[in-house]
Amino acid sequence: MAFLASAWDESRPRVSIIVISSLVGLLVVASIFQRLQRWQQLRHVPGPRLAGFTSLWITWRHIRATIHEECKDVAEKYGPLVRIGPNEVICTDLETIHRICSFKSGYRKDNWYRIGRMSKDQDSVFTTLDPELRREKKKKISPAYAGKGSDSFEHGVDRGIAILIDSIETRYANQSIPMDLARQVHFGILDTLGEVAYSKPLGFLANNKDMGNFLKINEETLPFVFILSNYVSIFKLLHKWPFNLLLPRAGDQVGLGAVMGFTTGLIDQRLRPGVEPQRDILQSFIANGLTREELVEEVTLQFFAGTDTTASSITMTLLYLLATPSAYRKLQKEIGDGIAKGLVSSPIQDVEARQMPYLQACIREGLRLMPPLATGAFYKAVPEGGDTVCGHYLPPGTRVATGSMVYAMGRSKAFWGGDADVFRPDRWLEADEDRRLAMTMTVDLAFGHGQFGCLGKAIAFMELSKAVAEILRRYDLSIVNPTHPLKIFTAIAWVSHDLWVKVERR
Ligand code: HEM
Repeated sequence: MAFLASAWDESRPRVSIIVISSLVGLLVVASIFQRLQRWQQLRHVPGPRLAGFTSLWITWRHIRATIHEECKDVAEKYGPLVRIGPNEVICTDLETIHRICSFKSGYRKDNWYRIGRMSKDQDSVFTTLDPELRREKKKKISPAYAGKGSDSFEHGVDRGIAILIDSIETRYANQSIPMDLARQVHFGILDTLGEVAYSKPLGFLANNKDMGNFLKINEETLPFVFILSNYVSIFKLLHKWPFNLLLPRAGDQVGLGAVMGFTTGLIDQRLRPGVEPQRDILQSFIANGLTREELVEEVTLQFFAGTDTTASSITMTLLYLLATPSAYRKLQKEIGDGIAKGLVSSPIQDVEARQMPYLQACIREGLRLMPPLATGAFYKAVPEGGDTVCGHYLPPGTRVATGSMVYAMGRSKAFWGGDADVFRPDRWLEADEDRRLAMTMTVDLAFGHGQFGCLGKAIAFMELSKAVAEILRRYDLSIVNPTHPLKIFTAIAWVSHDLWVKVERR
């Protein structure tokens, strides 16, 4: 018996090795089988071969921050529907995207949107996936974005842009020190959001600094979020201990947490009994029954959705104008003529700005070339029963990107012509009405569309028109460092800084 027992002991390690190796082997075979099955489901959709087998094709392009360029290249090479991942496609056909995003399409937000979730149990409108819950939420928050219950966005935007102009005027105009245009505009847009949403600037321009390192931390975090957005399950982990300690929370001294602390303070102040109601977005949310937790999520969302985006579109439009002196002068002339004829007030009114064809052309041309969220996927999931897209059947659950293709569509030579990469606002004036409508609809995909469309689009256009017009009517800007005009990268949104300019009064 003793002999048998020792023989058993000796063979035990070998048995364990055999069991473990068999299990690993089984897992490898199962994974290969699963990959083959996934590859098989979309094998009829054209695209780079490697992309069909592994999401590393996309991840690598996120690491290099070139996904927008690559999507443009594959769209040119393979046509309007391209497979860019095992379960991911992009579509560059305008009509099809409109259909997918329409209210009755049956498409829904994919799990990808979970990357924007800040708290464990509370969703904002952006991270709510269930269509019924989204409808309920939108009923409560859309009136605020439509300006109902507010005095007018315009007063808030005017106050915010006035602070921006005041900062430029007192700190940089005709001074020897240059101004970081990208940072000034970003500070200005953060303060403008404060004015529009809570009737209070956030103090970025008053202090002329990145309060609580909000922008710095945001810029350092975005590339990680961008890369990890391909692995949404990791974001679920983030809400579990100890990873949740990494998430921003109201009360932090720095970063988004510091801003959340500020806005949570404002929310609590407003919710106190007997406090005089204001006429702004926050008050409208409260009036429509949002709970405190919902308010915190929606308000935090505005910082992601409404500041990097608008600031980058203003900065990029101004940069393109600086690089195109004929367009710069033409826009200044349109503004000057408007002032002389009494058609442009001070500050310029939204209704006046909308009547200025060259200003509007410059803004859309800037959005066309540098859509602010050029590298965000914004996947929508194909509904039950599947769908036929551009002649190819897509099984239910296939992820159709409705964001990563806007850069490709904005620069398509087939649609825009040989000078698609050139900032040429005149193309908008030369186009007939039908053509201009098609151009507008293409560029406006930068805001999403239909049931998924941006709720802040009207505010964004107002901020864009006013900021560009108010700066150009007063100042001549010139780039300080023409060989390296700015530092810029993309990680869902464009992030830019160190755009140094000299500011001279006109
Ligand atoms: C140029 C500026 C802007 C651009 C390009 C932009 C673009 C977008 C895009 C692409 C989406 C997602 C669409 C989708 O899911 O398919 C979105 C959603 C959203 N945006 Fe904007 N945005 C801008 C400015 C703003 C501003 C100023 C605000 C508010 C102050 C705002 C508030 C929102 C909200 C609340 C959502 C979520 C809508 C929903 O999930 O139903 N955005 N935006």
